[in-house]
Amino acid sequence: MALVCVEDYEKEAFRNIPKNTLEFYRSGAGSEFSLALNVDAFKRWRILPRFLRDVGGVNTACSILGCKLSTPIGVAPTAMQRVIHDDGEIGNARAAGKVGGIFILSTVSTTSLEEVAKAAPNTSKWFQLYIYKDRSLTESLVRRAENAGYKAIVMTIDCAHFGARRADARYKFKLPSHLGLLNFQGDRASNAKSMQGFSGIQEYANAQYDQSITWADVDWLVKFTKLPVIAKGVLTREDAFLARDYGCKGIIVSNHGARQLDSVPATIEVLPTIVDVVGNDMTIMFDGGVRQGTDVFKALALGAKAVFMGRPLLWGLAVNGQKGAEHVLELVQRDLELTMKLSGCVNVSDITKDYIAHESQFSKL
Ligand SMILES: Cc1cc2nc3c(=O)[nH]c(=O)nc-3n(C[C@H](O)[C@H](O)[C@H](O)COP(=O)(O)O)c2cc1C
Ligand SMILES: CCCCCCC(=O)C(=O)O
Repeated sequence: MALVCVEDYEKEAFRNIPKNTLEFYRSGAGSEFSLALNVDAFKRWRILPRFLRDVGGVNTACSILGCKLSTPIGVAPTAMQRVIHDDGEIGNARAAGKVGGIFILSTVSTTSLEEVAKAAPNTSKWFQLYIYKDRSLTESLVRRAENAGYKAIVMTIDCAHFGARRADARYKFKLPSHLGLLNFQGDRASNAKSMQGFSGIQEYANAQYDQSITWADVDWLVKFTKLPVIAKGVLTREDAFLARDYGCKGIIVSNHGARQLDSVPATIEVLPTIVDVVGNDMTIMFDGGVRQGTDVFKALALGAKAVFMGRPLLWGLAVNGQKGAEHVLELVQRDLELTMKLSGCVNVSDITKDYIAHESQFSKL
């Protein structure tokens, strides 16, 4: 049977990936309330189409923080992609390049940032940064990303401490011994590069990530790097203001794929209020629960300038390596283009809040 949407890829991947690995990649925090909500909340927003417009030349080209792109759809950073398929981070980076979207490489990648840069030179690449207790290690990651041609540093602000993931507690997923966290090389980084000394993901993160980080560290990073800094994990207006005031050029409204604190809102629920207060001051981007072109359209209509997907690319990799990842991105891209045609929007800048209504509006009629 042909795979025609992300849901098909998800079902196929769930059949292919061994249970304990699948549980690490699939799961969210706690009872997984917010995990389901991220997807479900999109259904509460309705698209208001306009007709009799010339939609023959739909075009999704856009420019985000200096990157010229063919699509606002990009790949969110996810850890250890070669566990899913040997094509791993290189496969996903090339897939993003194929559709002309951004690829964000995780700090905890199973391919080094230099190798990814070399293998996908035509992809617009950003580097996601976790702040390690070893600050010189953190500094060297930033300098290496600059030197390798990454165009922004995405500082994840929601992961100083790891969420309570029941799947991790049950299955104690560990990186297989034939793979490594390849951004960490040399003796000084020996603790960070392998999970072998740790009982699982949680223990690794607690031992390595700096749990004392504050906005002062954003201030440090903004001054330390010549690249634009993006804060990933903003869920409130207050933190959006702080990100702006501390010099971030953009934010990603994200709840880390609902893997940190269960019971947080779906990201699409908080997007409008954040855009409302800082949308004119910085570039607002979005991730969480995006599974189809209509979801991308809704996030753009609510003010996001770029929209990232995490798990769908892992399911694409699991099913057919780089080709699967490419197909997942193409399916969502084609669905976005179709949604634009059917709703009367020719360019992404045409997609505004005039094209969207929350279901609560209809109950008032
Ligand atoms: C398996 C997995 C690993 C992740 N690893 C990282 C990571 O290394 N760094 C990070 O900032 N976010 C990480 N995230 C969060 C994603 O960047 C993104 O916020 C989330 O996956 C978006 O939700 P979606 O999976 O519903 O698209 C991870 C998410 C998953 C599912
Ligand atoms: C190598 C251990 C840490 C992986 C962290 C990845 C991550 O952010 C996640 O949500 O999982």
